[in-house]
Amino acid sequence: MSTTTRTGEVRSEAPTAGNGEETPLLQVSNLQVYLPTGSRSEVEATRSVSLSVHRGERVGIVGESGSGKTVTGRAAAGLLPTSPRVRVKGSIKFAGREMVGAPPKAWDEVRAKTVGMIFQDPLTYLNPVMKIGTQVRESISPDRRGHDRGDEVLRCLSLAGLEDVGELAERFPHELSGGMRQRVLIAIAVAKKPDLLVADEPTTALDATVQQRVLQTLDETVTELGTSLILISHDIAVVSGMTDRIYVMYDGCVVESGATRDVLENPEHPYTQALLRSVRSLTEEGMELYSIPDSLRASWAREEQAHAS
Ligand SMILES: Nc1ncnc2c1ncn2[C@@H]1O[C@H](COP(=O)(O)OP(=O)(O)OP(=O)(O)O)[C@@H](O)[C@H]1O
Repeated sequence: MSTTTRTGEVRSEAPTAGNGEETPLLQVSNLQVYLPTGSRSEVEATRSVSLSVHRGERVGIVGESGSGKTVTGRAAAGLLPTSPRVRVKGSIKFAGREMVGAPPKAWDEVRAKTVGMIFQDPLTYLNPVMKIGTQVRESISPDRRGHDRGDEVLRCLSLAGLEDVGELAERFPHELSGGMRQRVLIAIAVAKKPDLLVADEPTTALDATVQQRVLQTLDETVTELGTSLILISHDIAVVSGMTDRIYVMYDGCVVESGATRDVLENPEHPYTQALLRSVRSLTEEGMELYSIPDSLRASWAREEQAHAS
């Protein structure tokens, strides 16, 4: 699979400690994740993913359903399924520290302090029998625990764009709307003041108006905290306005990456070009994003083969 990179990527290729350049906060190299699909079978969910995120940087991952976006985000957040049959190859480094093959305690530390994740479906991740305030409180960064944690809970809820936070903290997830629940997930994720936030389709389940507002809140929250962001979406429009750089995934691989604007204004890989063409035509028709037709896939495969031989 050919990969297109350009100037926006240069920062991510070179930096290593000691050469005068900043070490990326997250550096993923040649990541391969194999997930069990039956008693003897497995799927290669990502085949070769390399990406980097610097401190304070916002990075988007786009691609069609099944291209490996979620698995990449979960691997980076240390949240892959825990089965011993899950196999991970390649490298995932946080601030230069190798996590592939690291003991579970090392991942516990990263999950507790360094990385927070926001998921598509808040009801799956919120505890239905625990008050909102308690769930935010449990996530507060250990170094803030000496402070008034009640105040900190309310501050996090406000930061996530919620109102009447004192009363809200006493409520349970089922008493809130979808948009409010998604904001609660943002509050929980930022309560530990992570260096990196991974937001996986954070607004896909919401209607368009609420989606806009929640994205704006995410944008403001990340800016205020100086947190790095990986924003995963099948929707290029969502990613385009919020990220500095973008990675386009197809079939478990990154096929193109670079500064978001460059990639979207001047896509070089045929898959990115098709993705953008479809977005444009469907947007004109007022429709949602699509899946790439099989005929196009076959023609790319032929192009790839011709290119390789
Ligand atoms: N828990 C799992 N067990 C087995 N296979 C999985 C699991 N999660 C994902 N996969 C497979 O891994 C591949 C990548 O899936 P992934 O969810 O990362 O794609 P995606 O690009 O995020 O898609 P979507 O936009 O639909 O979420 C797919 O083939 C998928 O079927």
